[in-house]
Amino acid sequence: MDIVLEAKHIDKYFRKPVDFHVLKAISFQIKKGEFVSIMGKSGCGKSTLLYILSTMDTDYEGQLYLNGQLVPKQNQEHLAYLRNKHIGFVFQFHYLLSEFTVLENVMLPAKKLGEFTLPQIELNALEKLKMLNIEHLANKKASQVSGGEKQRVAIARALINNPTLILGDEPTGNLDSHNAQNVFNIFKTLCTEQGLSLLIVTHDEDFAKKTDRIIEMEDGIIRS
Ligand SMILES: Nc1ncnc2c1ncn2[C@@H]1O[C@H](COP(=O)(O)OP(=O)(O)OP(=O)(O)O)[C@@H](O)[C@H]1O
Repeated sequence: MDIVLEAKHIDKYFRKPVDFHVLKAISFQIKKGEFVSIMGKSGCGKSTLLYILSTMDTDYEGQLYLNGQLVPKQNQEHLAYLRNKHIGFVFQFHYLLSEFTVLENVMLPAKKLGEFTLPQIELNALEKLKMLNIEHLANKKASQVSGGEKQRVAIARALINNPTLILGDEPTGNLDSHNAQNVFNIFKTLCTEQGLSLLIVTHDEDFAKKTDRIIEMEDGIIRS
């Protein structure tokens, strides 16, 4: 059984304005090909946890393993490499560069990784756009495509380095029900057909119910 992500006894404190124990002994595993959602009331610590899992925040106690390897808490350069290589991110807001074309936006994380030539990256980006049925948008500026299309571009960008894990923070939060369903279907296909693992923070109960498993958080702990 391949474990893609493992959190072991993660504790996190905010020290200001007062000491606050925001995450308490968080432990869980995400297997290869699993589609998991995280739910919980506003303020229970979901975004704080996601920030740690994304390797952006290293100020925590406990251990994080990505594909069996301990994620170091120092060496920002190595962390940036790990993040870019193994994790794709999809947020509520797409964070596309509006003056860049769709294709250029999708290519960016691969350019940053620096492991392939530009023609290889372009071919790969076009494949991802095709997979998401937005190949026809490749040369449009990001500012010229619709909200639902922008989110699909953001997913293509998250997939460009062939990550093993997708982390999402309310990825359907800004979408109407049709586009939200569309994004869910894409995620589901990525799991079942490509063996990707997904961990998605959501307030959308309908979305969560359709995932393989729900991690419920309450006041910094995992309830189930
Ligand atoms: N930098 C910070 N310093 C101090 N407290 C913080 C900081 N960031 C978040 N908090 C507090 O930590 C708690 C958890 O915040 P977090 O953003 O993780 O919640 P959340 O579950 O993602 O909420 P939401 O669903 O509203 O996004 C909240 O009480 C918040 O006010």
